[in-house]
Amino acid sequence: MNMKKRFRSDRVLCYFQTEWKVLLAVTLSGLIYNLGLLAGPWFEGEMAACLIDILNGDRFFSDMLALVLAYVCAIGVVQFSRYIKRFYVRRFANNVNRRMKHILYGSLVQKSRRTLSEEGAGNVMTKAILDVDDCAECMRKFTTEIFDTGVALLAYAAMLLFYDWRLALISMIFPPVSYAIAEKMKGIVQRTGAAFKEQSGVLSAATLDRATNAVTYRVFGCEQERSAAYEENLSAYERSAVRANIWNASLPPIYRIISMAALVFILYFGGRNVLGQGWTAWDIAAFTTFVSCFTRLAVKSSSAAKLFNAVHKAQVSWQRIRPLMYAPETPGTPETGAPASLTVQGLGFAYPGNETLFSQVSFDAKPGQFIGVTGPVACGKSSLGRAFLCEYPYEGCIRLGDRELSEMDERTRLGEIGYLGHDPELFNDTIEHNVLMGDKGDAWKYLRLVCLDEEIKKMPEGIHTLVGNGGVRLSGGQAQRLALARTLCHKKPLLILDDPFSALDRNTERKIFENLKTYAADSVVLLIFHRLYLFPEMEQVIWLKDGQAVMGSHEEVKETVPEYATYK
Ligand SMILES: Nc1ncnc2c1ncn2[C@@H]1O[C@H](COP(=O)(O)OP(=O)(O)OP(=O)(O)O)[C@@H](O)[C@H]1O
Repeated sequence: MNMKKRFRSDRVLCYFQTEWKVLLAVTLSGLIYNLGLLAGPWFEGEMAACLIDILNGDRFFSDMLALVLAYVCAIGVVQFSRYIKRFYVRRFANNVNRRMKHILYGSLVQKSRRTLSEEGAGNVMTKAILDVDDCAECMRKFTTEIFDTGVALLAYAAMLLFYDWRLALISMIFPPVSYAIAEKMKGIVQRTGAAFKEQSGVLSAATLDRATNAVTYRVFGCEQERSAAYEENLSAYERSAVRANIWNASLPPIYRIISMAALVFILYFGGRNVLGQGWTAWDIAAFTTFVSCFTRLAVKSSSAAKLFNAVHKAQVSWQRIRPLMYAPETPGTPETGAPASLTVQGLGFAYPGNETLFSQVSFDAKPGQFIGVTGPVACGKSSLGRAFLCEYPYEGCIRLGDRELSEMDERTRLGEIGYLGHDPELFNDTIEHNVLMGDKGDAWKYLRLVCLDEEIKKMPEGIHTLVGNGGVRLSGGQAQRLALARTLCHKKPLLILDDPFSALDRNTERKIFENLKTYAADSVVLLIFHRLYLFPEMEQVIWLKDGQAVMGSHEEVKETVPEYATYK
């Protein structure tokens, strides 16, 4: 079954379909508003004629009052329906924005760590916030302009043709010129927009780095240097923002001036019409109506050109977020696999473009067996653990039961492997939620396994204590054990624990190890470790150094590798 329901870019219209109720409200209020707009020029023409009558008549005050009242009422109705229409258009845009972000976040959380880290936090943040905002804003403008511009433009054009078709044709040459120019300027608007988005991503990453490492920079006295580097990013961001905004903001007035240029002809030929020397005989009301109608048409058509700019800008954003705009089916919790033996044969690994880190690692392990992995710093211990996550291709084979890991689909693999890396990856929620991760169950059981229960009982909020982003409100050892409790709460047939006790004292470490042996009796556990005093209790040991792997029992490796024997 196809796990992903592809979000088709050629079906942006589906948003319009799903928001049909809001759009119905937009249509109704838009129609009233447009009727008001269309009646506007005629009304103004008639008012101009009335004004002349009033100035020549003898009931100046009462007639003037009636005229002003009629004008205020007409404006009131039009503006009220405009307000209602705008309200619903905004609501439509907000709903679309929320849905797009929901889809985008949904697909982001399913990306591998590797993809996310390659993309960079800043770029991900820009996509998730700015790019979605630009797309939703374009849809808002588009919806607004369909009513404000599309309908009105047609009606104004019809009115102009009705009053004097020759003059109407001359005047209407100008607005399309502004569209053509807008289309020509598309390239530069898109280029500067894309550069701005990229710079915005760089600045977000720099801001994140500054906030996360603020203390380190202060302690090492490199605040000034970092501030200067940040200032550089800020200046580059400002420059790209100015460039993008100049093209965005300076073009619409030019489009308007071009559209309005036809007024010169209207004043000349319209004046001749009023004097009875032109193509059609006009009174002053017809002249005012024509001028007013054309002015509105020109304003509206420059709005259409402005809309082109917004569309070009949104196209850039859409290209950036398009790969993320699919709606993954709610995956739920992956089904935990049954206990199974692990067979590793001739395993080798290299990061793309780098030399082989290790090769020819072979061992077998049954459920309940512990494999200790050790070796000098940077020999590839963590990389050996991560090879099981299949983020990068490996050589040889890793079989769990009779299935090759790299051939499993990702969801199945998630149900087979539990991984705890160096970073505890705690999120800003309660201790309980950090353990259960949305599952139901008794978090205390797992906190007891990792010897954290007593400390938590002493906290004023107990298990409901908020741990802060990344667990900043916990000590290093507490954060490490909380992350281990979470891994154990979601136990899998293969558990990879990368240095899970590095921040603990020996006593606690031993207690947890004993608990682990009992609790994980039906899992294969790969324990990456620096200190060796627990290794005699492991079923097998892997010693890594200089790309070579030595495997066997603790005693066997001790005999083969003198350096291993000297490890404490
Ligand atoms: N994502 C990566 N891309 C490229 N090289 C990497 C990557 N991660 C690690 N390395 C390199 O692989 C080598 C082994 O790193 P690894 O983290 O596996 O070592 P380790 O034995 O776990 O180290 P330590 O004992 O310090 O925890 C290092 O030289 C490191 O620079």
